[in-house]
Amino acid sequence: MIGLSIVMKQLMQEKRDVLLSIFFGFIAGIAAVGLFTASGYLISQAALGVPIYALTVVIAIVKLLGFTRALARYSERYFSHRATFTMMSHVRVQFFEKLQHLSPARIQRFRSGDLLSRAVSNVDSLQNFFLRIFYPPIVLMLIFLSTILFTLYFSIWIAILLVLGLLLSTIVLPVLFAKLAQTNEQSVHEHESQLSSQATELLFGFQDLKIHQQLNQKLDEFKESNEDYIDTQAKDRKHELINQVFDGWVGLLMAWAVLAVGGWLIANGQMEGVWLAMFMLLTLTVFENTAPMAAFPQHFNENKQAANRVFFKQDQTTKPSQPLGDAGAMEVSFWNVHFTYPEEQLETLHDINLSIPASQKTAIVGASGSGKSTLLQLILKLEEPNDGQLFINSGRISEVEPESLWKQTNTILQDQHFFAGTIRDNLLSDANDEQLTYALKRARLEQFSLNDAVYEQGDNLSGGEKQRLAIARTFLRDANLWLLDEATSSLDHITAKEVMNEIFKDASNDTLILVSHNLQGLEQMDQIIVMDSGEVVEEGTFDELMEQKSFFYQLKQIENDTL
Ligand SMILES: Nc1ncnc2c1ncn2[C@@H]1O[C@H](COP(=O)(O)OP(=O)(O)OP(=O)(O)O)[C@@H](O)[C@H]1O
Repeated sequence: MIGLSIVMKQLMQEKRDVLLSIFFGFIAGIAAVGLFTASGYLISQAALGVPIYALTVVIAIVKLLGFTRALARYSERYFSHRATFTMMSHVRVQFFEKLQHLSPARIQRFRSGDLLSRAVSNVDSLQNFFLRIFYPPIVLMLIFLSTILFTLYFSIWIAILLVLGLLLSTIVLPVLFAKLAQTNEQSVHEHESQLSSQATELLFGFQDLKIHQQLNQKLDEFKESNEDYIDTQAKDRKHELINQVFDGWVGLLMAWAVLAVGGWLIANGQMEGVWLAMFMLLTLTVFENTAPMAAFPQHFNENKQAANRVFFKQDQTTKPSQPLGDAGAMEVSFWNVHFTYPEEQLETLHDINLSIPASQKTAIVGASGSGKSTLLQLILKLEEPNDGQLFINSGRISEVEPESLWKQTNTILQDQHFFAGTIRDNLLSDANDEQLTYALKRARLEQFSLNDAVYEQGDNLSGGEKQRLAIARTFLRDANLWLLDEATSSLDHITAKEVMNEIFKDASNDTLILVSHNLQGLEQMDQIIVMDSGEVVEEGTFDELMEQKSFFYQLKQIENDTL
């Protein structure tokens, strides 16, 4: 219910429209009841041969009520939809604000299709919250209350019948059908999220699936999920329709009951015959208003689930943090750091103790999967250690505001994202064209112009071009800490060397951490850290490590042998 209470809060920002919708909804409903009640009376009087001039007032009332009903219905729709769309815009903004405050690592744990389904379909289904859940029951109760009070003046028995009918159609039937439909409703959103995730994976992985001849199998799985989704939706709709049919029957049943009780009252002289047609039409009309209650349980459950998916629980507590300030060249250290990825059993980093001095150039090397990139994730606060502490310039990283840290960091991770647009858009900088072109030149991308197109995910760029575009981004930033994870792994030796020289020129006074498989050119580094199976196994300068003839030396020998 937490999700729905947030939606409710958003709705309450539109109190005026909410109250006007209820007011006009009530006027439209009660005008309809009045219109048919007066018509019933008119028909009976006309049948009894009362001259037309004696009925002028009633005829005028019927006309007035018809006009009032139309006007009030229009106003009700206008205000209720205005309240809904304004509420929806608040909900959308809040959803994206929630995402904005998540760490990038936490966002990546969502499947992209699932996130899409939350952002579009779940948010959209919340438009029913006001239109079908919140105000129809209030309007219904007001209309019934007024009608029952009016009926009481004529007959307590007919009033009792109306109360019984009201209980039957608004409580007994919806509760009964809600119980029957419960198991199905649970899975509509789950199926939708699964389908959306499969669709995005099919699109992103289309080429690989084709090459590996797995496309048909994936398409079959997709079709199966699609059929399951349609099936659950159909079941859901069927429950709603059956409920509506039963609800309609209650109205008819009540009209018959009123006819029978009215006949009995007239026979016993407790009511005048002229009122009978009036109560018949009154009953039929007032029960028309219960129709939205048929779908109430479905909409309520659907909205509860949608709201919980939109306003999902944030399992990370945001700790108070301070901006980093202009920290200059940064010293980074790890004290007894242990780390395990969420939902993993095995520890990824064990008892890491490291010092990366300010302004120095440090290389982190080691076998694939030894935990090198994970060290960078911790420095960037994309993940948090389970035990131990990381420090920047002797302040705890855990107390540093992540945005201020990222602002002072020049980062190239293994996976960079490229957006559909132009090279200019993908440089992610406000610098002028001259500066942008110079950055491209330094990254050895002079063959591109700023207006050249980039496809979604950089699909029209080679691996090396993507890396150089990411490097060009760093030349446009003014940051003191460089974190480079295999930044030139797709470049040929000569280009890699040229680009690294440009990076070293920019980073001459900065702290630079380079993660690499490649053991070439490490002589120029101030420090080399060797990782193995989540542990630091060696550290020192190139010459020191070569002299020790231990782990690094052996790696170097293997590399020399394979070159
Ligand atoms: N998001 C993640 N969730 C769970 N486990 C992960 C995640 N990222 C990495 N791992 C695991 O953590 C371990 C260390 O990974 P990491 O990427 O830090 O290694 P690496 O030394 O940088 O490897 P490589 O040189 O291949 O990039 C690996 O066993 C990997 O499977």
